[in-house]
Amino acid sequence: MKLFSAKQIYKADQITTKKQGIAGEELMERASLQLFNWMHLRMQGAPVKIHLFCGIGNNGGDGIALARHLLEHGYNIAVYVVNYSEKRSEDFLINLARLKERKCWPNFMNSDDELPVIGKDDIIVDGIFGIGINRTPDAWVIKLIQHLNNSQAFILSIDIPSGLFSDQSPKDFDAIIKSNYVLSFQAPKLTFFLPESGPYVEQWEALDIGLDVDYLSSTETAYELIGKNEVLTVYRPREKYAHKGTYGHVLILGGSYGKIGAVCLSSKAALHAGCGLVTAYLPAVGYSILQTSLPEIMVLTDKDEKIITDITFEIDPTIIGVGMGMGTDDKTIMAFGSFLKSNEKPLVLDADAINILSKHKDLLKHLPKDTILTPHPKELERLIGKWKNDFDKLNKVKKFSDQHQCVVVIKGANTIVVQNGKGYVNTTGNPGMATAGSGDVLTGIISGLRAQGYSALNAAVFGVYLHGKAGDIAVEKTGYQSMVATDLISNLGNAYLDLFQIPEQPQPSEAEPEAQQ
Ligand SMILES: NC(=O)C1=CN([C@@H]2O[C@H](COP(=O)(O)OP(=O)(O)OC[C@H]3O[C@@H](n4cnc5c(N)ncnc54)[C@H](O)[C@@H]3O)[C@@H](O)[C@H]2O)[C@@H](O)CC1
Ligand SMILES: [K+]
Repeated sequence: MKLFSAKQIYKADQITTKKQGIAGEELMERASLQLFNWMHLRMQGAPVKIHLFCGIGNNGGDGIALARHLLEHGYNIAVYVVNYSEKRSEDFLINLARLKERKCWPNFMNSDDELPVIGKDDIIVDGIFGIGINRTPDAWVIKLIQHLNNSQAFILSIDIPSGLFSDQSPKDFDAIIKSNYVLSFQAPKLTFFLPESGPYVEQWEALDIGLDVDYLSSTETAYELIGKNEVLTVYRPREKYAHKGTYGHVLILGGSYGKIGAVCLSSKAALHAGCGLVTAYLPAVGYSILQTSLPEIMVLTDKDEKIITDITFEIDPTIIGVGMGMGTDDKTIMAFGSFLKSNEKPLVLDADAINILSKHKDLLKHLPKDTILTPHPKELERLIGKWKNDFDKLNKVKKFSDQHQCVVVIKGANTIVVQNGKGYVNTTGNPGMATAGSGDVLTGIISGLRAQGYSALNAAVFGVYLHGKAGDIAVEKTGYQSMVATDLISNLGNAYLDLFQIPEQPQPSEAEPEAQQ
């Protein structure tokens, strides 16, 4: 699913009204009917108090139009106009007049000495700011936002939590509505999925308001949300006459005394991801451990007992995954450096391979094109330096990936894969996956996919998806706390099977008859 910028949404708005020959307020009517349908389907006329806080722009206009639908269906509402500016939008004014015609007069709020009482079982509709916010709100509006956040009432945000910017980081985190549910028009916003702003969106749903399909489908976006539909288009089916050579040979290179497990996890994950052969290359101490625990995997050892000191081998792997548990001993650094200088195979680099590159940036020029790097936040910081905020981080990663022609996997709650100036935001995974070895499994999966002929970008995007999906399936049995990295490997098969399970049926709210009038 494309993640449009605010500018693109405004453009879509414009094109839609023009092509469909409708006024802006008709689009607002569509949007507010969608909001109403959603609420009405769930509330079924329940007499819960609904407080609607509406700004003076189009987000507020949506709120005022929604208030009218709720009023007409007998809901118990209170409407507040958060009067933070004189510049009221035309469509807001049209809807305000319609509400007044129905004898509903909103409370106009101009300061924080009139904060309304809100019960914890009430519902708040947040229509204060939408994607048009362009500066930090005034102090009294921030106080109101804090008041709403502290009310314990359920907060439903229209389009975006008020105070969040769709394409940049907020400056004042006290000025953001902490939303329980966001009903976002047409598509969610990138900011919903980033570590700093994501916590303000507990759940979200996109409401189709019928924006021009041609524009939406032909417009390139800088970010894309990756779910099952997106990965199904890259999935490569198994061929009947295939043999193990068809699916490539992964070499997993890493490990040190006490960290042989990392290589075991990556190697096993590569195999379960479907590659034909896996060889592990590790210090001599790991030989028996690997041969005993993973009989399907071949083993090559360094002459050193405890660390990697020399990377030379006679085999011809399709792709090499390097760095897990490898350590950063001087001898290992030397070995990795000379390996990079002579290597021509595609690479997936993780952990200490990334740490070494961070300290020896001169080695970056030896990375083959399309190398995949899978840093966690600390490793990323060592590699690209500190960032000011999430958007700054994304821009820095894009620059790094362009400069070194590589794919960067920014690991996090919503892992983002970056290549060629575009970001792919993953939707699978859960907090149970923040556990030892989870990253080693991911590197193994991506290596296993790359060996099977997936492009670097597709291997990274699909690998991240499968890894998260395996976690989502595993957590059903283990719970968050007890999930361990091997549970991810055990559920990789289930993650593959899940790709072909029948998709969920559309929500009945789309066909809700009463509100279509
Ligand atoms: N195609 C779409 O996506 C549609 C968008 N609609 C709604 O329109 C919203 C965008 O509306 P607007 O562009 O009117 O903007 P907003 O309603 O988000 O903001 C209101 C206006 O206040 C001003 N402002 C911004 N920051 C401020 C601040 N900190 N203090 C005081 N004033 C400030 C700006 O002039 C801004 O236009 C969307 O979020 C959505 O809810 C809907 O009406 C339906 C159609
Ligand atoms: K809002």
